Amino acid sequence: MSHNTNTSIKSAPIAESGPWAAAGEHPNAVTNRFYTYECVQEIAAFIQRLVPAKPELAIICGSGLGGLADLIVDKTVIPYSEIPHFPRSTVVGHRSNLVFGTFNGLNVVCMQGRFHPYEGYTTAMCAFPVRVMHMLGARSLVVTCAAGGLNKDYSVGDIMLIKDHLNLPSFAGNNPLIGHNDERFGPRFPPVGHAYDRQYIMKMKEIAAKYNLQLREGVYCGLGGPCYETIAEINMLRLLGGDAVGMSTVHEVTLAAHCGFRTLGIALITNKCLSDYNSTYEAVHEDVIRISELKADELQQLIFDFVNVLKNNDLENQH
Ligand SMILES: O=P(O)(O)O[C@@H]1C[C@H](O)[C@@H](CO)O1
Ligand code: HPA
Repeated sequence: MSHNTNTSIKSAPIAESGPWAAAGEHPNAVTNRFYTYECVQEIAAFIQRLVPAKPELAIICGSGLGGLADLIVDKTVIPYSEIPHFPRSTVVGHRSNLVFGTFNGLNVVCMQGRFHPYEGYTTAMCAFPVRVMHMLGARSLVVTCAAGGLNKDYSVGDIMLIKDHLNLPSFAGNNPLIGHNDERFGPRFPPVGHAYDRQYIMKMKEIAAKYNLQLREGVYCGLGGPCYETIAEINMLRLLGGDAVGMSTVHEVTLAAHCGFRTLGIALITNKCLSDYNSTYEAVHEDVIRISELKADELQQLIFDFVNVLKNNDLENQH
């Protein structure tokens, strides 16, 4: 048997066909081959034709928290359906708009509705708009979400600043960065230990103190959903150090850290996590939306005030 020793190993993205394809390719690798740097550029150029002003802050609205976008002034609302290559939000409590304008005097871009893996999107696809918003010019990100309270000291309606996360899908080999890495987005092996900006957390606490509001600070566990957690899973997440659990955020913040955003993560505790086999209580999405809408004004006020910190550049440079 003869071997061809003259073949060169190419570093290009994975082959379209051949043994790799036959063996099955990770869906995120396929997604990332589609959402190339050039594709993100195409989307950004499309948006810039409609909205020339550069956003400085990107905001992602969690379940029932999309009302924040309604407070943006001098708005341009672009439905996701009109943006090339954009997915759609299919979940109750998530609209499907990219909203531009000013919020407390700062140019912002706001995702009024996000994408979740349980809707059938890969984690890479759910998170890629983060790269679009970065390419448009935003360097700060505020990501909000609804979450179940794992920490037994937490109450429904508490606001938790996310200090760190457990990216459970990533443990199972489902990280949004799987596949070819384009260094123009960020490095192959990005550090994520400081994905949630400490200074942003401290500033947000100062802001909350002015309203006599005590914010929680904890670890968010991101799961794939759509099922809420079993009691055994909740017990496991507590043992792992989780304070809140949800079905989003971690893949977005992973891409945000990859491309160099400074991120503030805010989880609204919309329900307690079931931990008693004799209890009849179950988390339901209607309650999640109801509590989010109830607490939306408080959250919006905090983010509104946080914008002053960015406007006044009232921060030391961390990076
Ligand atoms: O988009 P977020 O993370 O705020 O939404 C949470 C997680 C699920 O999508 C849904 C469950 O009720 O709310
Ligand atoms: N579990 C997962 N996701 C959630 C929850 C929860 O209890 N509440 C809101 N989103």
